[in-house]
Amino acid sequence: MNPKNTNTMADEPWRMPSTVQELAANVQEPPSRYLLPEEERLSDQLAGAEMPEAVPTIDLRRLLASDDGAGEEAAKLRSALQSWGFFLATDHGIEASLMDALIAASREFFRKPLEEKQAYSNLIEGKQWQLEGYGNDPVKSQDQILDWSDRLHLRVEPEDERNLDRWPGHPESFRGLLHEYTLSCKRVKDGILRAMARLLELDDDDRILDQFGDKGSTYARFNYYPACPRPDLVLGIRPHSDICVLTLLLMDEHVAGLQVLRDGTWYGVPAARNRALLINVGVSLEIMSNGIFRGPVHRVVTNSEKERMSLAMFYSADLEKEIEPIAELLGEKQQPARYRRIKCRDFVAAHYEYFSKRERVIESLKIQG
Ligand SMILES: O=C(O)CCC(=O)C(=O)O
Ligand SMILES: [Fe+2]
Repeated sequence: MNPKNTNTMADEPWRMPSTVQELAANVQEPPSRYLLPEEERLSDQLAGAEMPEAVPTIDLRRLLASDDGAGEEAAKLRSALQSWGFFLATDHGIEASLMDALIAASREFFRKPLEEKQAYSNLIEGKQWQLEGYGNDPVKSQDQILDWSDRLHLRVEPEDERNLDRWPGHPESFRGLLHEYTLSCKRVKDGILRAMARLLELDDDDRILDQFGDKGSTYARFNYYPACPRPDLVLGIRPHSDICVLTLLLMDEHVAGLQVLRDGTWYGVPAARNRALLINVGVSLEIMSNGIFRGPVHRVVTNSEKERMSLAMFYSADLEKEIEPIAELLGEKQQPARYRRIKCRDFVAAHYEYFSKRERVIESLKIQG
């Protein structure tokens, strides 16, 4: 049945599932709302295949240097983007101690009692869903299959538009660490997007960065996946592509779970040691690059023994800006536009509609022919 298209929840408790962390502490089996359809459950499929090669690894210091090494690293970057759409960035210049401290502080937040975390809830007055805060995805229909994860989702840039009332005040170190991490990640993101502009042979290294407009947004999302008694029946996050331009993902150092789809096969991405960052193309960049770079489809599986945490930094264009293929990449001699133009705000809204139906918004923007 199609629910009313309003977000009033008082008479519709199915819109407000409890946190997965609470469930995990209280149930022997995941409730039916979390169970995947039979055809997606086959355990061998959920297990994920071993990648046929190591995750492509790019030394960022070399990539951004102005000597011969940079050319070699750029060739590796091109091949990584064409084959997988993601790579591991090492030597990125962010202190491992900062990453460790931020992950430890966010773990401490997730361990706090529920009432304390609910003070940062993503439901306004316990009712209306918003992107920022602690909680889950919006539940848009009663038969929507839910994911086995909770999250804390915060807008970190532009700095003057932070909603600090959603930022945990405890542990006390949290806000300062997230601020520091945001500044460090910005440098990494800028460097990578400039290297990508060079790969596309754009006139100006800043051409991709220019596409963000005046008020590009950065969201930090702390994903928390409690151990699940039946990892063969649920997903931590369902298949999706990130909606943003670029994602910098700090994975759990010890617990794997991320899988990437390529040519119809799901491949498991091993946990990354040494605080390497997994860099992933988002579908906004797929549009901007006119399909030269592709946003990979990925998902997260759970396991029965260990909780898992990850921290994603999503870099998105200004909501008022239109996303479209960069003009320089189009032309009669080159390629016709493969994607329709869309306002970023509409793109994000459409993403959540499609995501709840387990579909990809980018498909609706492709120009046929
Ligand atoms: O937890 C992970 O490894 C991936 C998370 C993810 O795909 C996301 O937050 O969009
Ligand atoms: Fe993702």
